[in-house]
Amino acid sequence: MGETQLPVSPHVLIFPFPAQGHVNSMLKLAELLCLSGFKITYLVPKNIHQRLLLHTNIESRFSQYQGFCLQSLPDGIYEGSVSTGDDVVKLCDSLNSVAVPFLRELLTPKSDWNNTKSPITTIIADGIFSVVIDFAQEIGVPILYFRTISACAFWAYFSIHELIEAGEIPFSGNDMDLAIKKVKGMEAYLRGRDLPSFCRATDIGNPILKILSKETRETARANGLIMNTFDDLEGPILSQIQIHCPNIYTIGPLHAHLKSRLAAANSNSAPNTSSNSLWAEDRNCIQWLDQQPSKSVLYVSFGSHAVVTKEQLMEFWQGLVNSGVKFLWVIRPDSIVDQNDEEGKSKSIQEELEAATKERGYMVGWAPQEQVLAHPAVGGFWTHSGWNSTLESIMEGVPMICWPYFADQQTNSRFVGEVWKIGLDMKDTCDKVIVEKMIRELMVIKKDEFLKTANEIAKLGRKSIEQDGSSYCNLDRLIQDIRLMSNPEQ
Ligand SMILES: O=c1ccn([C@@H]2O[C@H](COP(=O)(O)OP(=O)(O)O[C@H]3O[C@H](CO)[C@@H](O)[C@H](O)[C@H]3O)[C@@H](O)[C@H]2O)c(=O)[nH]1
Ligand SMILES: C[C@H]1CC[C@@H]2C(C(=O)O)=CO[C@@H](O)[C@@H]21
Repeated sequence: MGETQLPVSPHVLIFPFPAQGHVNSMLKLAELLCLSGFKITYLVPKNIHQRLLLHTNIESRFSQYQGFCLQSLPDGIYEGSVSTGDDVVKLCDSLNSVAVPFLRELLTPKSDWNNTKSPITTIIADGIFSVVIDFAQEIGVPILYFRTISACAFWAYFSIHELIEAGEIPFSGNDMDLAIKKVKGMEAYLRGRDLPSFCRATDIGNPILKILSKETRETARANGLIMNTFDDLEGPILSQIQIHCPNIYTIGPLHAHLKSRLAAANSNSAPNTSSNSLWAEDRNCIQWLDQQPSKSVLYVSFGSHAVVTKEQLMEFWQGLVNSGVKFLWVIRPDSIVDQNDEEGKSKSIQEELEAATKERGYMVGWAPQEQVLAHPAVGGFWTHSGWNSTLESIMEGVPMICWPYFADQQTNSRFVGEVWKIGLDMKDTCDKVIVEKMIRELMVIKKDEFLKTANEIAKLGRKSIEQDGSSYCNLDRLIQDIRLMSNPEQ
C-alpha cells in the first residue's frame, strides 16, 4: 500500500528592494499570505530590520502568525540616502553582490537555517532583482516578481528599448512637451516630460537607465508578476503588459485589501494599525486635524526619497501660505539638501517655518499617512506621486496636486492629471506663484469637480477588493498558485 504524503505547507521568501515604498507594500502582501497560513521569511538589510523594530508594531502584529521570520541580510549593503540615480545604482550593486551568495548559503540543504525551517517553496522578489531569477532557476524554486510601481510606469520602463530604437530618447531637443509615440497605448497623452525621470539621461549608456530598462524586460522570465493596482484603474495598459508577461496578479490597492481581509478574518472588528513606517510617526497631527473643518486641509508629503533645497522649500512655503488654505506638511528630517555642511542653519530654517506656520498649518517629520488621508478634514494631497501615496489617496477619494520627484513618479502624475482626472500635474516648474494657483484650483475653484471624479474612482477601487472583485479574485488565484507550487505533484 502506497504512503499518502501530507501536503507541503507553503514557505515563501519575500525579498523587497530596501526602501520605504517597497518594504511597505511587500510587507502588506506578506501579511495577506500569513492570513492564508503560509510561512513567510521576509528578507531585509540590517538597518531596515532595526528601523522596522523601532518604529512599527511588527513583532506583536506578526506574532499571531506562526512561521513569520524577519531575516537580516549580512553587512555590505549601501545604507546612504537614495535620492539620485547614482544612489540607486550603488544600492543595486551592493544588493546584487551580497544577496545571492547569502541566499545560496542560507538555502543550501545542509545549512542550520534550512534544518530548522521548512524548505522555501516560492520566492517573491522585487521586480528589479533579476539576479534572484537566475538563482531561483538554479535551485529549482518557482519565482514570482512583485513590481511595486504602477502598471503605467512599468510599461513606460518596458518600452525604453523601443524608445531608443525609434530615437525618441535621448531627447534630441529641449522640447519636453513633444509627444512620445513608442509607448503603445499612451500615444494620446504621453510627452517627454512624462516618461520616468531616468529617461531624461542624455546618454543611453547611463547606468540607471540601463539597469531599469534591462531589469524591467527580464520580468518576462519570472513565473508571474504581482502588481499593486486594480484592473478598473489600469486595464488597457495591463493588456499591453500581458502580451509579454501573461501571468499577472493585480491584487491592489494592497493597503486597503489587507485592511478588508483582516476585518473579515477578525469578524469585522477594526484591525490594529498595519503601519510599516521606517520613521517615527507623529500622531499629534490627528488631533490638529480633528479641529479643522471638513475637506479644508491640504496634506503635503513627498515620500521617503525626495529632497528639496532651501530655496525650493521657501517657494513651496510661500505658495502654501499665500493660497490661504490650511495645510499639514511632512518635512522628513533628512529631506533638506544643503543641510550637511550647515546643519544648524537648515534646522533653524525648518524651525522658523514651523513658527511662522502655526496660524495656517501644522508640520511633522513623518505622519501616519493612511490615517491622515482617511481623515474627514483632508480635502487634497500635494504629493510626489509615489505609487503607494497615489493609491492611498485614490482609495480615500482625495484629489491630488502632483510634484513628481523621480523614477516612476513622472508617469504617475500624468495619469492623475490627464487620464484619471483626479488632480493637477505640477511637474517641472513650480515657483510660489504656480504653487498658490494650483492649490486654489484644487481646493477652492474646482473643488467639487475634483472630489466627484475622485469619489467615482475610489468606488471602483473599493469594488475591486470586495468578494468577487478583480483584485480579490486575483489574490485568491495567487494563493492557490503558491499552494500548487509547494505541491507540484498534486
Ligand atoms: O509622512 C509619511 C509619508 C509617507 N508615509 C508612507 O510611506 C509610503 C511612501 O510610499 P510612496 O508614496 O510609494 O513613496 P516613496 O517612499 O517615495 O516610494 C518609492 O517606492 C514607490 C514604490 O515603488 C515608488 O512609486 C516611488 O516612486 C519611490 O520613490 C506610503 O505608504 C505612505 O503612506 C507615511 O506613512 N508617512
Ligand atoms: C529608487 C528607485 C529606482 C527604481 C525603483 C522603482 C522601480 O521599481 O522602478 C521605483 O521607485 C523606487 O523606489 C526605486
